[in-house]
Amino acid sequence: MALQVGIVGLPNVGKSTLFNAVSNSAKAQASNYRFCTIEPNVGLVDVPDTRLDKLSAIVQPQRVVPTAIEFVDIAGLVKGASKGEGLGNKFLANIREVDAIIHVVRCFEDENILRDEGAINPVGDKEIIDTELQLKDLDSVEKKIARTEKIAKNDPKAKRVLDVLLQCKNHLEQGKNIRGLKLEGEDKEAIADLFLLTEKPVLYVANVDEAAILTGNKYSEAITKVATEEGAQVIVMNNNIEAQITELESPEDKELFFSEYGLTEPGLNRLIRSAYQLLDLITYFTAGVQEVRAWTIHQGWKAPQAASVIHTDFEKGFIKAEVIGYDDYVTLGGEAVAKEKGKLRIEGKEYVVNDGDVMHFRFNV
Ligand SMILES: Nc1ncnc2c1ncn2[C@@H]1O[C@H](COP(=O)(O)OP(=O)(O)OP(=O)(O)O)[C@@H](O)[C@H]1O
Ligand SMILES: [Mg+2]
Repeated sequence: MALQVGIVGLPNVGKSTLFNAVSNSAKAQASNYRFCTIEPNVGLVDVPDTRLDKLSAIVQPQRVVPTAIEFVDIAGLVKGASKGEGLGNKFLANIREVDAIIHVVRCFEDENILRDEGAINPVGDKEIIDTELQLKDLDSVEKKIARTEKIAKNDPKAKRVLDVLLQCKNHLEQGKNIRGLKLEGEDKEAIADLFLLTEKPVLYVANVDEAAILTGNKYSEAITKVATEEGAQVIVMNNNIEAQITELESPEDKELFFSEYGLTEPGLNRLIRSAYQLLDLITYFTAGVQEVRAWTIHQGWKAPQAASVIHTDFEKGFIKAEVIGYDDYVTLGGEAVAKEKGKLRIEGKEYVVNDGDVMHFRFNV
């Protein structure tokens, strides 16, 4: 299953517009009234990767298949959502299911577009959302504390879990997000079953108006300052224009359109690549005359696990992998020369796949 990124934010900040911009299949309703979105829209999004073009130019395959991640357009959150306000709990449940969060903040001024919270204030908006997610997490953490306290008296393992939970509670009560704790190993395990909302990795989209596409504006600067302090990335873009670019059919028209705004590529490409990094994902390739294809795996996966995304049989019957590094493949102009120059390696079960590896799996079933 593809990894999921959820788009969250206050009502009317441009979430559905962003979803329409990234999604080449499904179309979400985007309009100027709050709670326009109720059911989440889900769309599969190709991950742009210029390496695929380079490999295809060498191999000349019948088809080229990029890798994809899933975007989910979630309804607008409002103050009090954690207590069921607005469309409340349902949305929080939608967020619980995603692997990472794209948080859209409004950085465009347009008095025609309704706004509940008065003057444009992306930092304040971020705080509203953060608070709701933190309250919900606090709820989950406190429930687990209640369940754990008793057992922790005679069970050192449960005691350790309890300690982590208390640390989380304390952190949340200070208005901080769990991701800031950077829990690892057993500590991370201790809360894994809670799928805490503020633990999920996040990146911000500063949705600016036309004039600020290249330069940003005072709003995007303000949110960038706050996000950077938290170690999060901010992508400055105009969701409306991105959605218009997506509407265009031909690549030439697209290029003409975004270059008119002084952009060298759609903001979406930056966004999708960042989301991919946020999820700690890497790509490996398979390259044959029938198909050149990109595959998504997690950083650190070994060869058999990497093979499993193609087919589970590949993992079960894994014998070995033939691997050519991307740079070798491209500089030497393909498999044949790479082999001749000794750049094709035979790797076993313990091989940790590198980003860009061109792989061929040997297996039996
Ligand atoms: N950068 C922008 N500049 C000007 N208008 C914009 C921009 N981005 C989005 N809009 C407009 O803002 C309105 C709200 O957008 P959208 O429906 O995407 O919001 P939403 O966050 O999905 O709202 P909801 O929470 O109600 O689902 C739309 O009319 C859209 O065209
Ligand atoms: Mg919407």
